[in-house]
Amino acid sequence: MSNTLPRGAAPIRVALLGCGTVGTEVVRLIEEQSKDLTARIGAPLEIVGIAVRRPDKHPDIKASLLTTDAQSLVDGDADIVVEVIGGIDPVKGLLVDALRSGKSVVSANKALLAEEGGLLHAAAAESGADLYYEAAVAGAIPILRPLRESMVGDRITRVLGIVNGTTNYILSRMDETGSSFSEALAEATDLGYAEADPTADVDGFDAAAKAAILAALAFHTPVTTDDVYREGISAVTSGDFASARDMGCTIKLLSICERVSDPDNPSEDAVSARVYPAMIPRTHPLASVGDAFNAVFVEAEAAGPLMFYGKGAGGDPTASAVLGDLVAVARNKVATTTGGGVSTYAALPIRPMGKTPTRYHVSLDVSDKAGVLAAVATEFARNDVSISTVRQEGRGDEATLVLVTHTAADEALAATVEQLHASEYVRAVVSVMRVEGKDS
Ligand SMILES: NC(=O)c1ccc[n+]([C@@H]2O[C@H](COP(=O)([O-])OP(=O)(O)OC[C@H]3O[C@@H](n4cnc5c(N)ncnc54)[C@H](O)[C@@H]3O)[C@@H](O)[C@H]2O)c1
Ligand SMILES: N[C@@H](CCO)C(=O)O
Ligand code: NA
Repeated sequence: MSNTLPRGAAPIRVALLGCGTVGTEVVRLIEEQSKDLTARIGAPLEIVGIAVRRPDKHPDIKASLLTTDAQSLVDGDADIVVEVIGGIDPVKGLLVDALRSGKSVVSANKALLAEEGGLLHAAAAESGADLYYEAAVAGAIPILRPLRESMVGDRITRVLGIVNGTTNYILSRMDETGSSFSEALAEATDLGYAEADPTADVDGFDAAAKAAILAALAFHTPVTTDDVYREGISAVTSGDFASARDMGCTIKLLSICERVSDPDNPSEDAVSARVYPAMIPRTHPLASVGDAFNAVFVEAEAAGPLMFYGKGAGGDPTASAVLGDLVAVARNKVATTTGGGVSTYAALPIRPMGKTPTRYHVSLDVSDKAGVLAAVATEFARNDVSISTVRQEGRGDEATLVLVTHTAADEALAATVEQLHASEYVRAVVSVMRVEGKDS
């Protein structure tokens, strides 16, 4: 095999928008691996400009490359725009302009892709540009291109992910040490996992944006963040973990994307996309994903189950995914082709959370007297929810009832819990948590 470098190949001109945690590492990798990247692409990469907010904060970068005017780079003569600023505005306008002018785009921006992926893909298709964003979901883990390319011949039925490192760290610590949510959050903040305002992570917004991107690619359907049902982890207690342990489970914040039946037309498919903390059996491959790691479990009809695991955040790991996309797009430029867009031809309806089948684990403090079990069971039956297991632990006049249901529509389970709150037999609803996994 020849290892001759291309002679005289025109450089691929790269404009970088943003140079923070991820951007700094992108610049470093492009510089340090320049020779190898040239050989892999068939042409050298040349950074022609870097848009930053404060040029004085980047003393290591050649001053002539720095600008505070990102629009000037988008309007200039770059071949590829790499965006690592984040957020919706002004990035949305910048990337639409870049794509419409035929520049290919590589982005790490999950918030933007989850909200405006349709607009950006349409702009890319119009001008024949590439749009790749592997870093936007699960950082370094290759998951978007596997869904978009490697698995595009298969029929994906389910994508189940731990795609937020901060919350996985918090839940893992609560499980391992018995600490409370706020103690574990403080630890995550000290270690630099959680940001000063941890809302996007803790309340599940970040995981919901990633779920929207995963569902859109897996099911060839437009899915935006608003289509994703979302609950965060701030209400998870050490009592919930104790209940989970008793069931042989742990608790993870799951991003669940499923091909389900359409409640209005059961012979047709629909998409369910949802994010919430759930009990998951310790035997499940996702249960052992600890620390701030991410993992995505994919089920497809022909392939069967597949597991993707690795670092979902951090400058280096995220830059690795950005570079992977950059090389792919640059190769396409050299070959004067594109990698192909994404199809949303299936346009499946989104199944609302209330109609989505789930299972609940419910733990209740009750008075230990005759008739309690029957009264509680009646509340479940009233909503047509079938009970799978029930366990009672007596404590003098008081007792704890632990019930696990069979699968039922989420709205029926939620209504049951509401009625239990109001029941004269129930002293307190101690813990309510969805249980992931097939009905037993
Ligand atoms: N940090 C991670 O671990 C990680 C992981 C996966 C994805 N991402 C995504 O990567 C992107 C970048 O994240 P980050 O952690 O590097 O953020 P960051 O805040 O460290 O960097 C963003 C940079 O963009 C600059 N910026 C803001 N507005 C600008 C503008 N108008 N023009 C020029 N520069 C501007 C900021 O000054 C900052 O330096 C985000 O979309 C984020 O969601 C980050
Ligand atoms: N805040 C995100 C960063 C990666 O997208 C996380 O904790 O996973
Ligand atoms: Na990724």
